[in-house]
Formats: sequence, structure tokens, C-alpha cells
Amino acid sequence: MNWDDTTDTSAGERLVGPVADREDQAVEAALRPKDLGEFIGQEKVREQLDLVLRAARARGATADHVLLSGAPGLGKTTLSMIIAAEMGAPIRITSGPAIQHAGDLAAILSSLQEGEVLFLDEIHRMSRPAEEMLYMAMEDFRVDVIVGKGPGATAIPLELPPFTLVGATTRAGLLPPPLRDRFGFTAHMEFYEPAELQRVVHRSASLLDVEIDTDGAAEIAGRSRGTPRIANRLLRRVRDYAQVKADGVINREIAAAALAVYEVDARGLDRLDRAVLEALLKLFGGGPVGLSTLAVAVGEERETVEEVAEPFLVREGLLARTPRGRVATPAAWAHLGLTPPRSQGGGNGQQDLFGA
Ligand SMILES: Nc1ncnc2c1ncn2[C@@H]1O[C@H](COP(=O)(O)OP(=O)(O)OP(=O)(O)O)[C@@H](O)[C@H]1O
Ligand SMILES: [Mg+2]
Repeated sequence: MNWDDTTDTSAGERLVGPVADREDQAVEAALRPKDLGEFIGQEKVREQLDLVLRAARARGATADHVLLSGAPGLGKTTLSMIIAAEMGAPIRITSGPAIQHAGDLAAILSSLQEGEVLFLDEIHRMSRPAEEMLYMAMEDFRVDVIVGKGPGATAIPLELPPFTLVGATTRAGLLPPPLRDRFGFTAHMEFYEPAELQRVVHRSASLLDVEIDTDGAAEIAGRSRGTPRIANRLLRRVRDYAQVKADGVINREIAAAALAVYEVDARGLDRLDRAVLEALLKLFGGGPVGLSTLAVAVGEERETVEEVAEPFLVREGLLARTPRGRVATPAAWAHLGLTPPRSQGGGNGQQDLFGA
């Protein structure tokens, strides 16, 4: 799947974009669950990780290396901090792009304390030489530091204390198999159910001292695209609205009115998503239509339509990418409150694709 870290920048900052913006970065630390018990949803991952960590603690050993994969904003960074907290270990945080030379990694590894958690975010963006050094460090807790250049270069082996590597990636498919295989435990984070996001919203509201009722939280959760980060962001915008336009208390009407102002619809589609769907339905009868034609019709770049709008529309089952072009699903017609054209012979892709 295409969850590139840079995807969102092409259409500017979106209220429903999954990647952290400046404001998110400033407030997220305060909203992060601190232990596994506080972490909402991801039942399987939580149960498995709990076992891995308990067992390591019982043995008095350092936990196995953990790989966290999943779309932006689902809680990878949060979980890495929880792992350290549960192990009572310090955490060192760095990222793939920050490690361009093997030497950068050697410096970090050689300064780790015993049992420390090394969190390597965006691990798929590390340089090749650093990656190879990491293999040995993960497996044998050893690195070879190369001193000098050319034929006179020598490798000085350096013992490392046992540590736990926690790698995070939005693109697990980009990880070379030898790297993937060196993790003892891999957790794949799924998008959250609305009921889980509702709990996220409630929890964040109470931390932010915002009063919200059950329906208000459900309304925000339903528009959050399965992503806690987006839920927290929408909550902040709704809070602003509630303070200015009402008495500060969030209920369903306030949440819906606030998000209408920000053009986030009941299903979490924003202006761009709706423009793409509307063009597809109203101008092209539901398709199939080529990506370039669709992009011109909405006045956006091809890449913006393909990388920013489409992934969520496809995930929601509103749009399908077919060899003959983009096609709207029956759910898309229903969502926009439009009636699909009836029996247009072979001219319309609806019939043969969906048997309507
Ligand atoms: N399971 C959860 N329960 C409650 N809050 C959560 C949960 N998962 C994530 N959050 C909240 O969502 C926000 C984003 O989470 P986090 O930064 O861990 O995502 P991420 O997967 O690291 O994203 P990225 O790929 O962009 O680095 C945080 O503020 C965190 O509080
Ligand atoms: Mg993160």
C-alpha cells in the first residue's frame, strides 16, 4: 500500500491528513498513552507485545527486537515509548534519514546502555551501509568500526551491551528481508474501529479538560479515518468551535456543525476527496475514466489525485482502480446522494464490474 511519508505535502496541510503537522507535534506528547493498559485498540498487538515484554522481564533479560509497521498516526511512536516504559528502560530516539553514514549508527550503538531501547523511526529510509552494520548489531551485539580508508583500512570489532531495537515503518514492504528477519516480533498496526476512536476522543478530551458527550465523541470518531492522530486533531478543531459558538461543551450537533465548517464530511472525506468523487460521478457517469482526465476535471495534479485522495477512497470502498480506469462503486453514489444511471449498455463500467 502507498503510505508514503511525504504524500500529504503535495496538497498542503489537510485537516484529515495522516502525517503529523506542527501543531500535532507540539501537543501529541501530552496525549500519548504511557503504558499498555492505556493504549486503546490493537488488541492482538497489545496481547502479543504484553507476552513478549512480560517474558523478558521474568527472565531478567532485554526484550527481543520489535518491528512496528502501519500507516502514519496509528501509534508506532507511542508504542515504542510504551515498550521502554514497560521494561523500565531508557529510550533513545532516532530515525532512518538521520543515519546516513554507518559511522552515525556506530556512534549511537556504542553509547547505548545495557537494556536501553533504541527507537529507529522510518527504518526503511536508512542508508545501505548503516543497514548492514545494524544486521550485525541486532544479531551479535557487535559492530565492526572501520578505521582508515582503502587497502589500509582495518575493522575494529566493538562489543555492544544488549539492547532492544524498536523499528518503525510506514512501508514494511520496502524493508529488505534480512532486516525484517532479524526482528523477534513484528506488529502490524491496523486502522482503528470507530468505537475505539471514540474511546481515544474521550480520553484526549479529558486530558485536554474538554467536556464531550458520547454522541459528540462518536461523531468525531466517525470522521477520523481510522486514525487516532486525526481524531485528536479534529477534537481540537471542534473544541475551538464549541468555545466560540457555544458553551464549550461538545455534543453531536456541535461536532457536526464544526466539522462542516472545516469541510470534513460524515465519513471523513474532505473537499478534495469529494471533488474527485463528484467529478467521477457527475462528469463521467461513474467511470471508468483515466486518472489524467479525472485530475484535469478537478483541477489538481495527477499525483495529488492518485496519492492524496485515492488511497482513502479506495480503502473506504468508494472508488476502484481498474485496468480501464477509475470507477465509482455503488457506495460512492449512495454517499453523495446521487442515483447511478440505469442500463447504459456497454458504455458504462458499472454493470459488468459490480453486476448492478
Ligand atoms: N492506541 C492509541 N490510544 C490512544 N491514543 C493513541 C493511540 N495510538 C495513537 N494515539 C495518539 O495518536 C497520536 C499519533 O500517534 P503516534 O505519533 O504514535 O503515531 P505514529 O504511528 O508514530 O505516526 P507516524 O507514522 O506519523 O510517526 C498520538 O498523539 C497518540 O496520543
Ligand atoms: Mg511516529
